[in-house]
Amino acid sequence: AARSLPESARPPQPRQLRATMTRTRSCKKMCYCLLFPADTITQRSADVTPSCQRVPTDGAKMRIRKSLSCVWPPDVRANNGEEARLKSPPQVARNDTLSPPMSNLKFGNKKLPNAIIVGVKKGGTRAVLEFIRIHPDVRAAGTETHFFDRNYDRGLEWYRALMPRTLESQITMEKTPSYFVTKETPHRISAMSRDTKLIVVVRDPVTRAISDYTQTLSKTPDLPSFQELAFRNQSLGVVDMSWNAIRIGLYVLHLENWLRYFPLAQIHFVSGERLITDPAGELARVQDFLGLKRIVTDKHFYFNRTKGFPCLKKPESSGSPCLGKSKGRTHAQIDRDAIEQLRDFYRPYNVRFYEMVGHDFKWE
Ligand SMILES: Nc1ncnc2c1ncn2[C@@H]1O[C@H](COP(=O)(O)OS(=O)(=O)O)[C@@H](OP(=O)(O)O)[C@H]1O
Repeated sequence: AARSLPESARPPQPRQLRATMTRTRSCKKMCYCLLFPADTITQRSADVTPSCQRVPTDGAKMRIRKSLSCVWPPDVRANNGEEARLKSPPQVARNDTLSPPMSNLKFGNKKLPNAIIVGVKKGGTRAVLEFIRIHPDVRAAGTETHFFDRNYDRGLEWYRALMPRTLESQITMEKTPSYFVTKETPHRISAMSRDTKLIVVVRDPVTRAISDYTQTLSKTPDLPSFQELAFRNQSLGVVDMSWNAIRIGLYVLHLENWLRYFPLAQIHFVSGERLITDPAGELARVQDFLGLKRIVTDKHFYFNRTKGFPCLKKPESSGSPCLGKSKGRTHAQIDRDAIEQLRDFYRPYNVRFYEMVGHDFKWE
């Protein structure tokens, strides 16, 4: 009976079904590849593999974006395509309906960042960047660019070239923690764009100083003791404010400099402590601040007991779900008196900082 029907009215035959499914799968693979090229995470190569290149024509953009909305599978949305981004790039199947050939496509443009994590060193800046970049509307430079402090003379085009390609709807981000304490940086960022959104991850300045010292010690084993560096005269309780590990923690002083160029509403403060105890809560506030839909939620995290930190739920194949060994080191042992003296030293600065930002971080 089927033979007597016109071809279009017949139920699909097994071979036709297989062909349709293969085409759909090929289309999906191609789209992941286009949206999440290899440079998103690794920065190892400046661009995607030849089989996944993209073209910056508006026509191509529109075509891909339209097709994405119909093929994006919920399971990949849930992990934001990390799997697709981190696996070796899928092969693009031959598809005669696409013109120009997909092998010539370069997709999206490199934009100057809309949002920058400007500090603070050892506050938890890497965690915030890695957590927010799983959002599908965020793409980020993986390494610290140090443009506004060390590389400013290279010019904005040099800086732009370091950024990942983004769609019109996506936010470009970078993080360089030393910006927060560099005098020239606020002015330079506002010269790039006064609309730049700024994120500062702050942490108890005493713990931050010890973390900073621990990191330096890991690279310089013959470093003087923490106390020797932190105090001009420990018995008199005179702190050496010129030591960087101490100076960085004077948040209120650095913030005053930023407020000469940016309104407070354009600066979002993440609590480094809560980032560990409630990463989803902190990320919800970051997403709100960036005007993003709350897509990164508690479903994306698990608490890794061995590491003692929240880590991302990611497929095994996509690399370590936790940040590297340089995050979460065991801190150098510092005697309690020194810690108490530093708490007394920082207290008035912390109080002024709480007042300025309108939030008590409870570093007591
Ligand atoms: N999820 C998760 N995993 C690992 N580490 C986490 C996490 N969340 C916050 N932190 C804290 O981040 C601290 C390192 O901060 P930064 O990334 O800003 O360091 S750096 O300035 O880029 O070197 C790091 O400091 P240390 O513990 O002193 O190593 C951590 O306390």
